[in-house]
Amino acid sequence: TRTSRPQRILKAVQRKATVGDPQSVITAIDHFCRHREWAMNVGDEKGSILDSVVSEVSPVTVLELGTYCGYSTVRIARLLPPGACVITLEFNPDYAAIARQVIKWSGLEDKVQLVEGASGDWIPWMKEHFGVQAFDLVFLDHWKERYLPDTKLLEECGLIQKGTVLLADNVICPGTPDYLEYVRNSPRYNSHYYRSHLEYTKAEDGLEKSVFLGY
Ligand SMILES: O=C(NC/C=C/[C@H]1O[C@@H](n2cnc3cncnc32)[C@H](O)[C@@H]1O)c1cc([N+](=O)[O-])cc(O)c1O
Ligand SMILES: [Mg+2]
Repeated sequence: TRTSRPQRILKAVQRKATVGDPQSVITAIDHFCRHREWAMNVGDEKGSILDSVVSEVSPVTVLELGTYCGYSTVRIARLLPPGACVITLEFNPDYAAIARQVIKWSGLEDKVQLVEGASGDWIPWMKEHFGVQAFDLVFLDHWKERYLPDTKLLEECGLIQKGTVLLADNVICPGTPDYLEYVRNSPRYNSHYYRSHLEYTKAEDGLEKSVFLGY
């Protein structure tokens, strides 16, 4: 049978990127997705905004929801100082297997903890299993109807504390209306919309950054 798109993305990385060079991995995926096959990576334009938020927050512990091929995992991990790490959740075993290889090719495996499983199942175990007190940054890029329930679950589990930054992809396209309404109307979040474009296209999309103000 034909290879899968994630397998073709990994092949593009192995052909075009240099082992141990995260930027070359990012460039290889963006080139493949812009000129060969579109894929739902956050991409270079929104990726630059992601980079600026990671640099601004300089997080010690990051949670990423929805690894897919590991493109944004590599973007985030490459900016983390020694001792900081990103825990990324992915429930599709095929995608997780590809992402592990992409992360390994970039040489960032020491800064990444890829957990195979569903966010709803794993979030309640984060403190116990990973010794996480609270996340400094959460990047939401998984199923769009999971953004709100998982945010509420993170709050209930005490994994979002004063100063935690939530950064959500696709708040316009495909759109996350219930999540957006929640963070924009809640007195406990300070929200800002970074207008951009859907990866590799001219359609509007953007990232929503929401800072938790505490209870
Ligand atoms: O649908 C989109 N993203 C969904 C991403 C889903 C990814 O997160 C995982 N996942 C899902 N719930 C999970 C729960 N727990 C763990 N992994 C999970 C899925 O196995 C997949 O790897 C999307 C779509 C477009 N688009 O233009 O159509 C553009 C984008 O940027 C997108 O992010
Ligand atoms: Mg996305």
